[in-house]
Amino acid sequence: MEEPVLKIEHLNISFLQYTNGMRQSQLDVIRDLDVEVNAGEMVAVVGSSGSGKSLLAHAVLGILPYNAARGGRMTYRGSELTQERIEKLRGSEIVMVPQSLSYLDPLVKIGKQIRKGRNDQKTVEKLKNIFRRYDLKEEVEDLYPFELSGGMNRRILISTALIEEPKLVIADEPTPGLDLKVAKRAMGHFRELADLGAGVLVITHDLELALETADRVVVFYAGCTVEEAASKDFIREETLRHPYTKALWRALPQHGFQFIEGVQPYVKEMPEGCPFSPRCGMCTQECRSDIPYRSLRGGRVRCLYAT
Ligand SMILES: Nc1ncnc2c1ncn2[C@@H]1O[C@H](COP(=O)(O)OP(=O)(O)OP(=O)(O)O)[C@@H](O)[C@H]1O
Ligand code: NI
Repeated sequence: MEEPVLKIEHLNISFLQYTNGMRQSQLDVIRDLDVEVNAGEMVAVVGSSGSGKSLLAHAVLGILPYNAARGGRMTYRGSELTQERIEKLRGSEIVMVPQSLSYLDPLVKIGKQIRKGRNDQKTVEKLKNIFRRYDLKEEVEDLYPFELSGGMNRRILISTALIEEPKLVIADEPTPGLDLKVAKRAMGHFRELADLGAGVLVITHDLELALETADRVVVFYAGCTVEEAASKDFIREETLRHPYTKALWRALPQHGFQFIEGVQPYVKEMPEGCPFSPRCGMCTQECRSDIPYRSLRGGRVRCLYAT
């Protein structure tokens, strides 16, 4: 079988922080993440705010902040993704659609920014096509980011990735501020990139939107991967594995918006063992130990009691 485009095993990320002047403390923000993306596949990563989704994207792109330490293994097409290698591939083979609009250069005109300074016929044609797809007028090329609305700038960020012929696309919350129609179209374009053979990892809050286009869904909770499921597993609650994923399912509009009590634990107040245990109805003493991430019914789950 072909090697996965991206394979992440036991990723952990911590930050060194100085508190009370000189005292140093370590914040273990990501504790154990596993994600795999194959060529031709679109994988969605879902999780609530602060679960570590953007840090995952930044780790892959080699742009973690200086006070971050990373452990675990990341491989790209079969060999280790080192900082040196990512710097070579970033922007061409591996592209990111960042979460923040601040990644746009305020001093460079939109057209030049998307074409990355290239002026060859192919790039110019491609840009025209992309603009047509996103209802962006040709004049926009000559404008600066501050002259556009947030939604338009969001489409510019997506265009910057689409103009390449990437083998791996990491899109971090690509759709906020876009109306549903444009958001769906953007997800459709990521789907197309996957159908053309790229591996696509889309990070999103929007499980509903993800389920329409992605092949697989990976669920993060408090810095751990708790489940990996096929999108079709979300048709019924019984085919899902982890209690948190089931809770997400019940919170979907079509299942009556049933939200569970409580919030995701803060890094400094992480419970021993399973991070979901304080909110889980099935929790026992056993859940206070390290819970392995195991294969189950074609997916994976980090729960002792999932069957
Ligand atoms: N430079 C940093 N120093 C310390 N902690 C950080 C730093 N950057 C991020 N964090 C913490 O890491 C955690 C995960 O952040 P991350 O941005 O990856 O979350 P996220 O899942 O992308 O959230 P959102 O959905 O809001 O974008 C958060 O609790 C955040 O406070
Ligand atoms: Ni984020």
